[in-house]
Amino acid sequence: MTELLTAAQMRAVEHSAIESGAVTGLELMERAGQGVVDAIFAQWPEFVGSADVERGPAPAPPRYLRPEEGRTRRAVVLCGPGNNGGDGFVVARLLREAGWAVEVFLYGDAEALPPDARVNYERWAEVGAVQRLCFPKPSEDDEEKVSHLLRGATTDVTLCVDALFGTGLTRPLFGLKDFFDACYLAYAANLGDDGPYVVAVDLPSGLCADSGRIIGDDLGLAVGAHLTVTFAFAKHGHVLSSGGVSAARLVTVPLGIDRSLPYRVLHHKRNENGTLYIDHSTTVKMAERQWFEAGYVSDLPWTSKDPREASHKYSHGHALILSGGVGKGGAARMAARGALRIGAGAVTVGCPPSALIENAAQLNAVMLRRVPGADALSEVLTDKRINALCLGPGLGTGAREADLVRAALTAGRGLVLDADALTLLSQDADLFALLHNKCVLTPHGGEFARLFPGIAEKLDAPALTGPAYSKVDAARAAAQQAGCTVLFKGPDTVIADPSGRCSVNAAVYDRSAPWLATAGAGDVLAGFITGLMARGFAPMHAAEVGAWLHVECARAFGPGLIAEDLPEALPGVLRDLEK
Ligand SMILES: NC(=O)C1=CN([C@@H]2O[C@H](COP(=O)(O)OP(=O)(O)OC[C@H]3O[C@@H](n4cnc5c(N)ncnc54)[C@H](O)[C@@H]3O)[C@@H](O)[C@H]2O)[C@@H](O)CC1
Ligand SMILES: [K+]
Repeated sequence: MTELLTAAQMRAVEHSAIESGAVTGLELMERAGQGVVDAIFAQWPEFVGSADVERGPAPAPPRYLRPEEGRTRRAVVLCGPGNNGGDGFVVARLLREAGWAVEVFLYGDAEALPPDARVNYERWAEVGAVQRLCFPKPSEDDEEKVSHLLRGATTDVTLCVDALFGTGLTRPLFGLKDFFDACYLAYAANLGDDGPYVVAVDLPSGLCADSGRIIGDDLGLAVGAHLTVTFAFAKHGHVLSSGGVSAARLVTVPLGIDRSLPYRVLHHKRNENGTLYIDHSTTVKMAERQWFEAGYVSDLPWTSKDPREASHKYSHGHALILSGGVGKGGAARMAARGALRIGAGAVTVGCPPSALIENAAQLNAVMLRRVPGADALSEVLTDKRINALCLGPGLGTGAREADLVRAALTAGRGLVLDADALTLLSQDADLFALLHNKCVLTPHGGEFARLFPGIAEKLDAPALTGPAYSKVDAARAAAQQAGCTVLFKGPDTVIADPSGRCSVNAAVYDRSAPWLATAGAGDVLAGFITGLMARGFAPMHAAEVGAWLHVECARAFGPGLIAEDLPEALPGVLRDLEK
């Protein structure tokens, strides 16, 4: 699990590190610039050894500083008016020391640069020129000059470093549209050897660090970088919304800030009276492999070596998945298989009598019950061993199904509500009011908008200023409104509970699995979560682990995946985790 920060949290971490006397702002900026240069050379080893034709190598340089081949590579560094620009001046200086020919542009007023950025501007100015771009509105000439440098075939620039704006962007960028278009084209076309690589310092400029949305997204700006290098912690905006597709790769370089320090800063805040209080709601986590390595393995059901725990199938819970009528049972059957594979001791599909034969023909390890309506469901639920339910996949949206959802909600058990059940909830305020803290809602964007129209409207409104309203904000508000866990799907799946706890299961960068967008994948996810709840996982934890494993299964299978493959990929994923 990786901690994701907001821009304000990152500033607090930085201030606290500086105030503690452990490091100066200038040192942090130097480390940031050095981190960017290191990441560039790690990403493109072929850049290693560019010759410094004018100056010769520095004394005892690292490997990439040594001259090779006698070639000079060319870089363009675009520096903005704040500390992101300051990082850019450091990168420019270090690239020059590594033998690169570097052109530096300043979009801002040198006299108004913040102190550390100003120092690095001056350090650069001692060795190189700075070309000014009209600020705040670049001239047409400026736009043409900058974007020309990026047009692959017509330039010998190898690298474009975007140090215009980072976490401080709060207003739309009205100028430099041509530049952004050129950056995006270079990125999208992956021009490689024919054109410049774009490296974003901290964030691709234009992106809101908190929401991952492009500030002023109605301006038609698109941002893109081959590599983003961020500092100390990834930010929400790196994985949410456009942020997750704004760069091919994200590298986080440590700044040497003690990890214990940020945690104290993160969780302790002062209110207006200056009183210190603990703010748990500031923790946002991104699920990834380290999550399990960091201790969650002991929570997973499959790792138990205790023979008493494995003694009886019902000690591993019993999940009930309700299916729709004849010809509509596929979704529930896939959810049931997911629940069984993920470790529920027993799984039963409940269906209308007319669908019994169809289901019986297709189910083996999964059991089958007649559930004609709500009364029958209440009768089935007198069996207290049934501890988790799933309603929605292929269920239908008629009066019978609304009654089933009501009966399931009043039973007070672990309950995953997906697909048709979400439609029913959005149509009936009384039903919505029955939601309780053992429920998990799993809406995609359309379902979310029907369930939470006011919240969706805020999320869909153009992001005109930063920090913009984010999917994290939306999921948290929805969880509070519903009084239960909400898993808001997407490549940036956000999971929140009413306490404000929030996780992002980001299937982006090297964890992306676009083939997961396939019919029925959501049904399997609902089944995974239900199975985990049957095993005794709390709703939030079940949603987090289920979503994480869902993506891992898709990644393990690869392209060509169909929903049925997901439960079958699970044993391999679990085996790998145990290794
Ligand atoms: N927080 C940290 O620990 C560190 C931060 N560093 C760098 O500092 C950056 C943040 O620096 P700043 O806070 O100075 O912010 P930026 O450099 O991102 O932005 C500079 C300033 O531009 C102004 N601005 C915002 N939107 C604008 C617009 N549309 N047009 C014109 N001006 C606009 C704002 O007043 C903002 O403060 C980070 O992204 C990172 O690159 C690094 O130097 C190392 C350490
Ligand atoms: K940037």
